[in-house]
Amino acid sequence: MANLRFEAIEEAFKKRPVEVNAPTERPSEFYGKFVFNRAKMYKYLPADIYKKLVDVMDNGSRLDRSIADAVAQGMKKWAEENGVTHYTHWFQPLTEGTAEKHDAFIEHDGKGGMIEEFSGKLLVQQEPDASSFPNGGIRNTFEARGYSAWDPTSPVFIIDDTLCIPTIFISYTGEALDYKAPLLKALRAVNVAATKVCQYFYPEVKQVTSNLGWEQEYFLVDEDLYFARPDLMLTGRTLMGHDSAKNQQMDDHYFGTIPERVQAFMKDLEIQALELGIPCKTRHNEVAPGQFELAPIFEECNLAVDHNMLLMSLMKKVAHKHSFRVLLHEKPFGGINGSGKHNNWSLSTDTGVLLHATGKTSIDNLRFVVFIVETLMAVYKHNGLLKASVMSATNDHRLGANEAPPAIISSFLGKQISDLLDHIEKADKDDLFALTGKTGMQLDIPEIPELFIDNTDRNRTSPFAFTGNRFEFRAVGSEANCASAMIVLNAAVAEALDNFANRVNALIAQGEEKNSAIIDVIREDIKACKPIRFDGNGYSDEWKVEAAKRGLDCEASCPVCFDRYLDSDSIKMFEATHVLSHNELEARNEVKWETYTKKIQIEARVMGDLAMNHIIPVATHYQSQLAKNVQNMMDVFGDVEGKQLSERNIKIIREIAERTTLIESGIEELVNARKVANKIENQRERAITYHNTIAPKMEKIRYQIDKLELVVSDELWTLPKYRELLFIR
Ligand SMILES: NC(=O)CC[C@H](N)C(=O)O
Repeated sequence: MANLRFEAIEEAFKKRPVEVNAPTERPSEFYGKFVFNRAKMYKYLPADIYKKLVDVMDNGSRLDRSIADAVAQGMKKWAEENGVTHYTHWFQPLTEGTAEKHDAFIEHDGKGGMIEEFSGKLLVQQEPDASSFPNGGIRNTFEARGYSAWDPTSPVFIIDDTLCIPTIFISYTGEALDYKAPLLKALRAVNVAATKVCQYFYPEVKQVTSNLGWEQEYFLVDEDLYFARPDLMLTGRTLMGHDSAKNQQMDDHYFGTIPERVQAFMKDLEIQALELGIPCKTRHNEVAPGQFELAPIFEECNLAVDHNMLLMSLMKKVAHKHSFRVLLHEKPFGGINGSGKHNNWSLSTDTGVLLHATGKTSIDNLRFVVFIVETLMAVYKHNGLLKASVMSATNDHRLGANEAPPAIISSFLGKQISDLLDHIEKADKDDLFALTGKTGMQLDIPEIPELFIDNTDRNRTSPFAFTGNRFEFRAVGSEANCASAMIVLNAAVAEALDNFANRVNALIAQGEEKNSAIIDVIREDIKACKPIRFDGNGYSDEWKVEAAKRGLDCEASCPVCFDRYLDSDSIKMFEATHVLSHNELEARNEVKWETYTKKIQIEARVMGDLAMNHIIPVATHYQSQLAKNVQNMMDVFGDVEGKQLSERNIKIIREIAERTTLIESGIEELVNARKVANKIENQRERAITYHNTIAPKMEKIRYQIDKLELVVSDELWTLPKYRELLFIR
């Protein structure tokens, strides 16, 4: 019998790095080649149109429909010069991926021929017949239309022969059916609130931008081996597989020499990403064998999210060219590191101040403290919601082990900042101020160094770590759309800042001096948000007990975590910031629960197939070989001695019988549990049932299969093993 596993291994061994022809220009020259960026807008648009469009992009002013036609003409001209024949609205439905439907530029010319046309109307808005996108019941089938509308703040780009136009995606009745629409609203909310707070310190500030620098971790697996693993193909992770004897124990992969085939892939990917305007900066081997990372320079949050979505699809395409498959699943392999997408988040002003960085003056430092503390307030108040924003059936496997943060949100500040906050909290208020001549009140806080020593050694078990001038939200999963976390974080910080400003203003209205009012409120908040601060080991059992005592959200069940979206505090926050309505939140939760169920459902089905079609047949085949051998031994040596000499084989025969019986009965239970769960109408209840009754059964089956892998002859085993998946490249 041909064994696909060995054929795949043989093919994989033959592979050599694919040659990548780098452009002759410098990266700075081909950067953004396929992006309709400002330089191209300037070149292809009439001057007045360019000015109006830049105003929309920079100042969020309303898009004047009358300029759309001229913009479309300019875009089309540029696109055609690059061989483009089609265009598409490119959006981010609630599927974790992107969606596109290509249309050719052609139209009838009225004389029996064709002309190439692209009107402003088509650029600005379309009505995709998108009834098959997750909508949580917002859109009934008889009202299947959705609208996609151009987001001028994210530039259009070319992929192949297609002009891609980033858009939001909303229902006929105006509810968001995507990630971008609420993200833009959250960014607006934080801009307004943070600008207001900034003006206490710097009256000239007009705008605050939210920035995001994501770090994308991923695995690469040889494509032939991948195709021999139906579980990887269908679920993105290995549902079974015994540990490789050597995996990451030696710490020899992290930052090690990049394997040649991988290096070629990275080079190719980076060139294409740079051409699409994604500012790739860092690449390296990650901790697990077969695991790597790519990180760009931070960008404005909305653009960074689009770039991450674009990069993830580009990775898949480029990997295929190099005969790899990229695994974006958060935990493709048990027992070794999973993949995160650490979100480095910061706020900065139009005057160039990073709001979570210290400065030179005492005013800078007061501003620094305010933004740190109000961020902590947001994270504290909405810690359960923030967790819900990164939770998924897939990330569930990653959180809480192997350098991924636990499923309890807390914030690591490091000793210096912690000491600073403690000092401000405890000091006599009068001590905090020293009247110094004309400069008025001066804040006497200990000098804040520009470089934070203890933050260079990052706490990897902290979900939300301060890293010197920004926060790193480490719990975000590798396959997630960053927008999910960024919507919650920005909206929550907007709420906290608003709240802060209202209290400060109330004190000022009572006649208190501004800085004194700020200090009063900040001292109150330092006390209030204390429970979220934790610099210790997030994996320890003591922390779980302590976190519960502090009232932090310790819920570990993914579908139950989604409930936090519908807490009254969350609804209030989303409505006050105009980010999502109650109706939208309910619909989105329906989608989350349904997605959760489907993922586990697919996994359970794949596991059933593999167990029945691969594992049990192979194990029993081996068992028969052994039985035959025992029989032969008895023929040669007689029953008694023959049996004695076959002791080991008999033991294995018995073990195989026991384990296969358990696997079979386990699968039967799994099928029955699914039948029960599938009858439940309520999406939430069904997801919880899948979590409680189906997922644990799969773990038990896996245990038996992995044990069988150890005893069954390697020659017969059909599924590529961990050592092959992780080390052949
Ligand atoms: N080196 C690292 O930062 C490891 C991070 C880890 N892969 C995670 O899941 O988040």
